[in-house]
Amino acid sequence: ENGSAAAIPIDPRFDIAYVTPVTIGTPPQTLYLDFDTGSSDLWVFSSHTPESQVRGQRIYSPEKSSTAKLLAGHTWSILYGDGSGSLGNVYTDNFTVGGVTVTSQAVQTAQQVSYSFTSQSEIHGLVGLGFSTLNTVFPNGQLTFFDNAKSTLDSPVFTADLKWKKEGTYDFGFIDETKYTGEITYLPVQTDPGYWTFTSSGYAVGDGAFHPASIVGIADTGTSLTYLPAEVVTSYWGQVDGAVDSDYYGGYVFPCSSKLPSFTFGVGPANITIPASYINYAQITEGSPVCFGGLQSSSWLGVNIWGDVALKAAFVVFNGANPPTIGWAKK
Ligand SMILES: CSC[C@H](NC(=O)[C@H](Cc1ccccc1)OC(=O)N1CCC(N)CC1)C(=O)N[C@@H](CC1CCCCC1)[C@@H](O)Cn1ccccc1=O
Repeated sequence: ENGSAAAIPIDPRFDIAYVTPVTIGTPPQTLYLDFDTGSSDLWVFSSHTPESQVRGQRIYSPEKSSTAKLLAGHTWSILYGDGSGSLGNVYTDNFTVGGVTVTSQAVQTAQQVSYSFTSQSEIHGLVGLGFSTLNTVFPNGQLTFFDNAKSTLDSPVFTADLKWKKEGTYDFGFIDETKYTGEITYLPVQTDPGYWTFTSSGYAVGDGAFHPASIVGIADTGTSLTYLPAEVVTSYWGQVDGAVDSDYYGGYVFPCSSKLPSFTFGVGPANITIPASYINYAQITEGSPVCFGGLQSSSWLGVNIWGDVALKAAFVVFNGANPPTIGWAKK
């Protein structure tokens, strides 16, 4: 059956990440996890995480769940693009999101987490919604929550309706027509190596001319910003007074008082426009006159990433049919 769950920004000042309530085990233990279409491990802070590495996060205690089963001899270890990471062992247990239950979901319990996770008390773990081929559990890779839930959903889809500085939703199994306007444009997805990879048909800066281009990138709910080819972001920031690509700050920064253009990207014959306000990501530090851009260069990454700055401008359908496709609609 279908389900719907909140996507809650973890910081009211700027959208660094969104968390969603889930319950694990019997009796149910509630944690708030970061749903990440850019990875495929479901891992949680747990009773196996050293106390020195836990700072306010809720934890999952398998020993308190009558339905938890250790997946003997299995371990996992993951490293993310921002250098954060975690590792540990694996249980299976009941896992519920917005009313959708998987009875023996692989839940990866952390025995180590990097400092950036320890310091982020609002994120109690991740739910990977990439393709299961990316799962890091060894020796047998595990299925994602979505892959396990698919057969019980009316339709093998989930949708992301992320919002700017507001609570949005993830829906599972159905497409809510009230959440978007016009038509959904579906694009083919390249599932190798396992991200939701699609090709954008080009871009425009503000109300300037549309530049046709093939921009291969991934739709990634777990990434805060949007990272695009250097020539694209150079032409964008070239329109902003005082914008510079700063080694010191690690990306494009600009005077907070400067006016920003919107950014439009092509999805097939259609397009999505990211409002300027979404690209004024945040002040470098509280009260600073220097602001950090929400559009950054992907040249250091080796992959273009349509992160939350882009995704929250659209209603996005992750269609897990065979073959998978990704749908984009205005809202
Ligand atoms: C461009 S890959 C950088 C990206 N991590 C970010 O976007 C973090 C997110 C964050 C959230 C909460 C607190 C701190 C940081 O935020 C920044 O890095 N920020 C935001 C704040 C800005 N001032 C600086 C830049 C990233 O590794 N995502 C992965 C999932 C993340 C990991 C960290 C925890 C939250 C979920 C993942 O999907 C990225 N992936 C995508 C494809 C392949 C491998 C891979 O690993």
